Amino acid sequence: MLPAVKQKKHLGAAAPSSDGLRIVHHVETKPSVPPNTLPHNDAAIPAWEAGGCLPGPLQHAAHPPCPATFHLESNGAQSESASEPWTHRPYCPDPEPDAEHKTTAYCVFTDATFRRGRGLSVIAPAPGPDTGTAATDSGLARAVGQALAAATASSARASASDYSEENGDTPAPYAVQPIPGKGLGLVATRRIRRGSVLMVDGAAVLAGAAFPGRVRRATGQELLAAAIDRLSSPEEVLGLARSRDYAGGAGADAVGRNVDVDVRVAEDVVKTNSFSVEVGGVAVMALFPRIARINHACNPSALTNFNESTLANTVTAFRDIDVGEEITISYSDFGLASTERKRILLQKWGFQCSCALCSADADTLAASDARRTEMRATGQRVLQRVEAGDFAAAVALNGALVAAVAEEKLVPHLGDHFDVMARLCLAAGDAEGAAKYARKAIAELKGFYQGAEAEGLAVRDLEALVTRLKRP
Ligand SMILES: C[S@@+](CC[C@H](N)C(=O)[O-])C[C@H]1O[C@@H](n2cnc3c(N)ncnc32)[C@H](O)[C@@H]1O
Repeated sequence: MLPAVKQKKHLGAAAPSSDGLRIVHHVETKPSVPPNTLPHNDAAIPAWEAGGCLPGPLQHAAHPPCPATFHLESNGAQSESASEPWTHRPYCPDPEPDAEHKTTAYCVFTDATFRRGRGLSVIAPAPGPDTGTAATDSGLARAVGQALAAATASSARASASDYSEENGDTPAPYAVQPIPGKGLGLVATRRIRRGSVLMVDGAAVLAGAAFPGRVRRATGQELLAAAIDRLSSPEEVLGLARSRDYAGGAGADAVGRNVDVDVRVAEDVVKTNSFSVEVGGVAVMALFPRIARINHACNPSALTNFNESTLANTVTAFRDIDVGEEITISYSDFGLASTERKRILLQKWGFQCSCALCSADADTLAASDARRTEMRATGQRVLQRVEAGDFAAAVALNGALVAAVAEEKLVPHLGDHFDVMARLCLAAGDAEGAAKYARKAIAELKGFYQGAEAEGLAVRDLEALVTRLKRP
């Protein structure tokens, strides 16, 4: 199963979390794998149907030229439409008439201009009456198309494909390097300050999370290969980490028409490198080629925020990162104890975690586990006290929780915890405490998630609270 999309914006509501009790202001993404309906095996893969529209350099003379901009009408005809941003004819494999419960026809939609011309492909149900109204992702192509169109109309599109090196601004503060036991990874090449944005990466492939479960595996692989094939540099994606090697390379299993994309590789790189995000309320697997090089750590140094209006994912350092230090993010729920997170990482992402915390000596790991387990239990106890209306006790318990969060260095959550603390103090009649924690929450939240809508709203809310509390 695809892990739950972590893109919460619960403003003003406290909720239990893996590290206790907190309000979630930010939009956090994490790598995910498609459902197990796309298992790894060596089943024979049918050749592609001819008829898709390939990027220029890969086109055969016999193929029709790619129209500039058009979409599929509900009757299946193609027509020009300035409101649709797609630069290629949607690639729609033959429907699957005998696939009993798998009724949705999926297509690949591509905008080759996104990411400064490196392109974006979207796998979504074909528009039209036979697309299965039950499909949870039926509105995906439209939602992404609208985001692209809106971004075109504003300056957001430029930032969606922003990348400091490409803009000729300051060079990126990191380099991709081999990391022992983890393949490649990102290492800081200069000191990165807490709160600074170190990368903005636009999505290269977006696919409805439901899609692998609604098509046969061979069709799913074909769609993924076509999605990657239509990017201007398929190698940028095909060169990402895989779970295994494929002897013989593209040869025997390459899709038809002499296209050098091995469908098994396409499937594997998407499985190994995708994030769970939401676009227009649809759960989506998203591949960001540069962010895909960032390894997991159970006590990471950075986090990601996905912006569905720009289809870009931003990586922010949440503590100072020294030159030579690896830049890491968390693929799993933040704050889990070691046994649980190891199980999740192995089950869902297929690797044994060798991050600094998991490789620490037994005493350090045991102390961390004890703190994390206690934090969770304390969070539950705080909620019970709140439900009982005993806010003074809730404040005392939550104070212990905040101290443990700081000690465990779960820094990105501190702002949320201070926010909860301010509200609990207020409920307990402690205006001074409420103002103190509201100010602490503002300072933390301003340090992270810069520009994130949810953070801005939370800060405004807290600032209003501080102003209100100052009045006599
Ligand atoms: C999204 S990729 C990260 C970049 C990858 N290392 C590369 O070479 O491109 C995920 C893969 O990196 C490796 N990896 C990431 N974090 C790891 C960790 N903490 N311990 C061990 N391997 C890790 C695993 O092989 C995993 O499947």
